[in-house]
Amino acid sequence: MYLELNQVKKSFGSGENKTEVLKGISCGIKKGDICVLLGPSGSGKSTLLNIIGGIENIDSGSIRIGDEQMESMNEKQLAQYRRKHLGYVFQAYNLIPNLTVKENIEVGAYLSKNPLELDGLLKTLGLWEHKDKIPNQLSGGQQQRTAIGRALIKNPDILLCDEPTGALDYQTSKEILQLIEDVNQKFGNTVILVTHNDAIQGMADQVIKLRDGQIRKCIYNDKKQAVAELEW
Ligand SMILES: Nc1ncnc2c1ncn2[C@@H]1O[C@H](COP(=O)(O)OP(=O)(O)OP(=O)(O)O)[C@@H](O)[C@H]1O
Repeated sequence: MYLELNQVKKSFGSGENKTEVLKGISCGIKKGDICVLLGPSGSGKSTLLNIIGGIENIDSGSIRIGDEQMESMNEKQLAQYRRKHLGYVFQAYNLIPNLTVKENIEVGAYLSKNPLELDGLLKTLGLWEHKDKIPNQLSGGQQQRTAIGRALIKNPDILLCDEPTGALDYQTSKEILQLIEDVNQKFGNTVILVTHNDAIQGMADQVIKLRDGQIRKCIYNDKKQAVAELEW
């Protein structure tokens, strides 16, 4: 396994207000796989993603990525880990409003040792003809493509996507999922995708279902569907 979590626990608050959000999560994710994380609201999906993303600390347990142990990293090492391994795509695209599409994506290449070539990426993303527009001149789908481009340009080992289609209509959601499938095949990034949408699990190599901070099911898909076949 490329990414391995062992008995990961996390709570928020203290004393009477303490809530245990992750109650001992153990799972592994293979390099290059698409892993879909499903579960009801409040089950801990985003918290788990933020932990893998090095944004939240854990209370106990361990996380290994490649041959590095995350829980023993200090702030500086964590920052390096994020820079080296991770691309993050949020539901709210978080683009910089006064920068063009091209510039927003370039921001993601900052400090990367082996960034992807920008023009080629703009074409893969279907953004070539929009590259000089600023975010408020774009549709939601184009903004999300830009956000994915910003996460991808540094060619991260792991692409973390938190509800990347949550704010998009059916057709645009499918285009974005198609793009995620294409880049996974083209660049071999490991993808971890959080969603409420059950249908999206069809495109996954691995599906992890959370409930109340625990893994309810972990399934490997032997009949993985192409995004084009997904319907909801
Ligand atoms: N920083 C925080 N401080 C306190 N509680 C938090 C914090 N972050 C998350 N929580 C709580 O942890 C629980 C799990 O939240 P999380 O966002 O991980 O769930 P989720 O499965 O991603 O939900 P959703 O699908 O609604 O986004 C929730 O009850 C939430 O209120």
